[in-house]
Amino acid sequence: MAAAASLLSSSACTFFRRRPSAPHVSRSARFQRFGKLRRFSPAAMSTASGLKEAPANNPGLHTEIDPATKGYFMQQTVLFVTRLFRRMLRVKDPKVSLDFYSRVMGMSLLKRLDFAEMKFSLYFLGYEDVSSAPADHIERTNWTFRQKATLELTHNWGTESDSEFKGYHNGNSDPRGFGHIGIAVDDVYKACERFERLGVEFVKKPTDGTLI
Ligand SMILES: C[C@@H](O)C(=O)SC[C@H](NC(=O)CC[C@H](N)C(=O)O)C(=O)NCC(=O)O
Ligand SMILES: [Zn+2]
Repeated sequence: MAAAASLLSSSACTFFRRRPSAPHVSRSARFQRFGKLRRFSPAAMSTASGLKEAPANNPGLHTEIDPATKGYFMQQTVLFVTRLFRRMLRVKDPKVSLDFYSRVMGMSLLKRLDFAEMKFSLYFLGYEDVSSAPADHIERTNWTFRQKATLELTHNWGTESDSEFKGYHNGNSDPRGFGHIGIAVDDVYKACERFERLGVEFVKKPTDGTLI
């Protein structure tokens, strides 16, 4: 029986919630914005050397998926977009986050999009078998956007080395906007014992009584 284990907050995860001061951008405006981005940012589809999603191009990414994570799947995602379940988190350092989501959570990098003009990159992660993903960038992007549940990490270039930038609000302190993402596992106690062995910092363990 799969038990959803709420995602553990760790130094790798920088959960965010919309800043109260941030202007609300409607979903259609966001997609128009992304459409414009995609039109004049061939860099999003280009590749420096070989497959953009290759580990050599993504420090922190592990592609040897730990057999202990076999059977994990994205079960609770908060945002419902055009029949796809996608969750976008802004992250301070993609190297740290890719390491967490691949080595600890067993996810694969489905697609990376770079927007040099706007100085940000998007990393789409999930539990799909990427060995069957198309090699062509446009086809791989379309393949990625057809997957049922993906985690989209947004990296605004430079945050990883900005000593002034302390990271995005992670929802673990008031005012708590962001809550969690649920990853379904076969045995939540076994999964958490492994997370503990891997040094993951827990916000709440399954044995810590009621929900926060
Ligand atoms: C590809 C598609 O899934 C997107 O969501 S792109 C949406 C777009 N993202 C950005 O502009 C990333 C960089 C920006 N500085 C940021 O941190 O968001 C966007 O509309 N983002 C705003 C949002 O609230 O999602
Ligand atoms: Zn998105």
